[in-house]
Amino acid sequence: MKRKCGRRLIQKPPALLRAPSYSRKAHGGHLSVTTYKGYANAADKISPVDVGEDEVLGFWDYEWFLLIIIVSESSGQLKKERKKERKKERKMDVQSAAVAFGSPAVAVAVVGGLFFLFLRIFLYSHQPAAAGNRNHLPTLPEVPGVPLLGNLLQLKEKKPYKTFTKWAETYGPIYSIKTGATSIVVVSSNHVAKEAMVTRFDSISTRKLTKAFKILTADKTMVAMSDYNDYHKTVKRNILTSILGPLARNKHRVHRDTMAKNLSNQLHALASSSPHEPIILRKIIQSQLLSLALKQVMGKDIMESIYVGDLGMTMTREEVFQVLVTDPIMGSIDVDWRDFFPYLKWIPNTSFEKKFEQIVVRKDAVMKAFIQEHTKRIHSRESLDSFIDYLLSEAKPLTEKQLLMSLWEPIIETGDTTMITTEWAMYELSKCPKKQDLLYEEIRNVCGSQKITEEKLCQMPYLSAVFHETLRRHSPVSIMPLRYVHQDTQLGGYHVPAGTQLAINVYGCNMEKGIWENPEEWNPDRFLAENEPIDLQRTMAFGAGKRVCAGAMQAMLIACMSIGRMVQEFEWRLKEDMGGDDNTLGLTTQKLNPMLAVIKPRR
Ligand code: HEM
Repeated sequence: MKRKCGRRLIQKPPALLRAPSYSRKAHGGHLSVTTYKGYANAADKISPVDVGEDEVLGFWDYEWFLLIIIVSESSGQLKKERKKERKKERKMDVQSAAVAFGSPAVAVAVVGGLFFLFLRIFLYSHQPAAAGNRNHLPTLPEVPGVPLLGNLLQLKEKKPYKTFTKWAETYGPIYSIKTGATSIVVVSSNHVAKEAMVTRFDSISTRKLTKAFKILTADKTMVAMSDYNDYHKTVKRNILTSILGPLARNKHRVHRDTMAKNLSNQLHALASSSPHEPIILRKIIQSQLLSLALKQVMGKDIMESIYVGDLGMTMTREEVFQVLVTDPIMGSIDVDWRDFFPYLKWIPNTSFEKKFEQIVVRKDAVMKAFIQEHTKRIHSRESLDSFIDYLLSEAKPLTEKQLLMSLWEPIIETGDTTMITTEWAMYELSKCPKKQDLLYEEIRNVCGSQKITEEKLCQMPYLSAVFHETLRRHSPVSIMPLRYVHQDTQLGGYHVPAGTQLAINVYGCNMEKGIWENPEEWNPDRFLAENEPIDLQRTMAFGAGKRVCAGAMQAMLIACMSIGRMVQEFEWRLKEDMGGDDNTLGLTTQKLNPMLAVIKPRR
C-alpha cells in the first residue's frame, strides 16, 4: 500500500491502525478535546474553544505514528528537506522522498535517527536494576500489555480510575502496569493505600510530575505538589499559619458565614424572580468560593471585574474563575506522550508546551493584577491582615514565582474540590427526596427556627454522613497525584523496586467491595452505623499520613454549611431528565453536566 506523507497521514490513520479511540465530544461520558487557542493574543476570548477533529492530535494518534515522528523530528536536516518536499509534492512519504530526490543526507538522517533512537531505548531499558529484592518477597502481579507501549492502549480514558478498578478485580488490590517505558504500581485498596502513605512514607515521599504538572506548578513550587523537603515545610507552615490552621480558621470564620448568607440571598432572589426556572448551582457556588478565597488570600473580593494590565484587558468574575481554576484543572489532564517515553524527551512537542505556558501566563497575569490592587491598598494605608500580608512581612522571603504560586494555590484548592463535593451532594439529595427529608428533619430538630451555624454541625450526624458519603462515592481526587518510590520498599506483601511510580486509586479504594456494601449506591446511612465521629481519613478522599489534605477541615466546614443552609431553606428537585447522570470531567471529578435544579423556599 502506498503511504501518503506528512500531516494528513498522521492526522487520519487508517481505521485498523487507529486505537479504539475515545470520542472527541464531551457528551455521554466521553472526553472533550479542547484547546486554548489564541491565548497568545491578550484580547482573545477566554473560554476554551472546541476545535475540529483534524486540528488536534490525540495521544493515541501519536502512539501509532511515534516512530514516524521520531525519525522525522530527529534531524534538523530532514525537517528542512520535508518542508521543501511538502511544498513540491505532498503525496510522497519520507522514505520514498529520500530515494526519489536522491538526497543521501536525508537517508543518512533517517538511518542516523533510527540508530540514535534504538540506542537510547536499549540504554534506557538496560539501566542497572535497583538494589534488589533482599527480603525475597513476591514480585507484583503485572497487567499484560504489548512491547514498547506496555498497557497504554488499554487505558483509553484520560482519567483511568475506572479501568484501574476493573483490573483490581483480576489482579488484586496492588499490581503493576507499564505506560510506555514507565512502571506504575496501582493501589486500589484502602489498607494498602494507607500502608503506602503512612508506614512506607519514607521510601515514597517524592513526586515525579508529568510535563503538564511541571509547567503548571512551576516545577513543584506548590505545597501539594512539592517533594517532602525544607521548601515544602516552609510553604506549608505559611498556608497553615495564615489560612488553614485552627487559629486562622477562626479568624476567617466571618468570611465563611458571609458566604453562607450570600449563597442563601442569591438563591432566594432567583427563586422569587423565576420560580419555575432551573438554577445552575455550580455557577453560584463558584462565585461564592472565589469571593471567600480572595478575602482569605488578598484581604478583599473583586467587584464585578478586574483590569489585568499584563493582558491589557478587563476580566469578569467568571473569566477570573476560568483562568485561575477551570483552565488549569482541565488542562492538566492532557497527556504529553514524552511522559511515557523519557528517552524521547529530547523531541520537541512545542504545541503542548505552548498551550500550558499560555495557561500559566494568563493565571500569573491575573494574580499580578490582584497584587497590584493590593499594593494600592497598602499605599492608601488600609489595615491589612490577609495571606499576602503575612507572606510579604512575616514569613521567610519568597521569590516572585514562589509568591505567585503560594497565593494562587489556596484559590484553586478552594474553588475546585469543595465546589465539586457540594454540587454532587446537592445532586444526590435532589435525586432522593427521602434522604433530603431526613436531613431537613435533622436540621430542624437541632436548629429550630435559627439559621444553621458551624457550632451546630457536630450535633448533625446525618449531615456529616451526607458529606462523607459524597466524598466516598464521588471522590473529588480520584487518583492521587503520582508518588515516586525512591528506595526499594514493600507494599501489600510485595517487593516494590525504587524507580517505580505509585498511583493510589482513591476511587478504587472507595469502591472496594470487601469494605463497602453496594459501593455504587450513594447511601449516607452506611456512616450512621458507626457510633464514633467519622474519621476524616475513612474514605481516603483527603489522602493520609504526612501529606494528608491541609484544607480538609476548611472544606468540611464550607461544604457542610452550604449543604445545610441550602436544605434548611429550600426544597430541591432535579430538573426532569437529570437522573442517572454520573459522568465526570477534568482532573478532579467535576460533574460533566452541571446540575440543574428547581428550588422551592420552605415555609
Ligand atoms: C473536598 C475538598 C478537598 C479534597 C477532596 C482534597 C483532597 C486532597 C488530597 C487527596 C490531597 C493529598 C494529595 C497527596 O497526598 O498527594 C490534598 C492535599 C492538599 N490539600 Fe486538599 N482537598 C480538598 C480541599 C482543600 C482546600 C479547600 C484546601 C485549601 C484551601 C486544600 C489544600 C491542600 C493542601 C495545601 C494540600 C497539600 C498537603 C501536603 O502536601 O502537605 N485542600 N488535598
